[in-house]
Amino acid sequence: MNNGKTLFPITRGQQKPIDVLLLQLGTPDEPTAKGLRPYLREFLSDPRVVEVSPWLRWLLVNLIIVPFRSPRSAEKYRRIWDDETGSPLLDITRRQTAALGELLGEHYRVQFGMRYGKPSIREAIRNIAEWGGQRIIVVPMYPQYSATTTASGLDGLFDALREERIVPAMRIVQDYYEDPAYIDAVVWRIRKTWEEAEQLGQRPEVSLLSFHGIPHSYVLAGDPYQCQSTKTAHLVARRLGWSDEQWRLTFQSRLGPSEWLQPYTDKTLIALGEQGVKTVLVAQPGFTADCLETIDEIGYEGLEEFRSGGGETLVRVPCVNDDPPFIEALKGIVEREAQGWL
Ligand SMILES: C=CC1=C(C)c2cc3[nH]c(cc4nc(cc5[nH]c(cc1n2)c(C)c5CCC(=O)O)C(CCC(=O)O)=C4C)c(C)c3C=C
Ligand SMILES: [Fe+2]
Ligand SMILES: [Fe+2]
Repeated sequence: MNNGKTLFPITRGQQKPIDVLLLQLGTPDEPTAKGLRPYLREFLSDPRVVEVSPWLRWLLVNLIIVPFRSPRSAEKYRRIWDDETGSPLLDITRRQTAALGELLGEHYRVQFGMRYGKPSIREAIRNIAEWGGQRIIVVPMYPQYSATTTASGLDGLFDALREERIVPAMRIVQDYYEDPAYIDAVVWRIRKTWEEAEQLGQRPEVSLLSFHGIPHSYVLAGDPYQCQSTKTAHLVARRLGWSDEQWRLTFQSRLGPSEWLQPYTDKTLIALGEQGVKTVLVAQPGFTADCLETIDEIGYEGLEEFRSGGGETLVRVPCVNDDPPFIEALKGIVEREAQGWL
């Protein structure tokens, strides 16, 4: 518990700007096994992420995943790491935060906190408390709700708030998978990438809308993520005028031996190559920022998989990142939550 050294100026009528807190997943400090170990340990020790008994999770994480996955993941992170800006997820989250702050203006103060790694949600909450913030709008950077991401981020937030004497008023955005402005932002980026590809003489024959997977059992237990991803995908495809034959909904990033949401992105890419498709487009509307799972898993590994089946060109659509339409969408979401507060 904070010892009360921080004084909170509770002066009604003279309130501080509203704090907007973006919750993002987080990324390792450095692309080395040493950087990956604490990150993976924190991530995969989260009971929302690996839903098994605590002792089995401890064994899996400490005896299998951390020792064997850390060096392999580090190698992948090295491929996407920028010498100056580091991890793309961190760099893009910083840019989104700055752009949203600028667009929202003087009545708001925007920052972000990472569920795993740095800067943590706890640092953000401490910062708000020291500043005397009294009202927070929490925006998980996950358009589709999943217990593995949204609820886990909120666990991190509530844990951080336990340390504070004064818990500010709070409004929490739960999801925005069918928000028209978010769909607009995804469609805008796909159209732009499609046009750029056509200028290079590449015409996608099939498009994939690929979402991060979760274990199938989590959906059976009530996680709405699959339903929400399906709805997002259909809204995007309809806006782009794609017929059923022109696109597929797939799920990527499977980890471990259990069944995850299907169809799998990697298997679909191989199969499309085998069916004679030469150019495929892949967009990932479940990710709001480019990261390992987009730049490397699709742009690099996905291309190899597609080629192994006989395909040639994979057009990867960047995530919405700090595209103006996405920052506008976030502004709309925040202002809706702020009703009555300003
Ligand atoms: C059981 C394991 C995992 C579940 C469930 C899971 C769900 C999930 N994850 C994201 C978004 C991201 N995941 C990222 C990386 C990543 N994910 C897992 C495992 C699970 N994710 C691991 C072990 C890792 C680390 C990298 C690796 O070793 O493969 C990232 C990228 C982070 C980065 O630094 O770039 C994102 C973003 C979602 C949206 C989701 C469920 C809906
Ligand atoms: Fe993940
Ligand atoms: Fe991955």
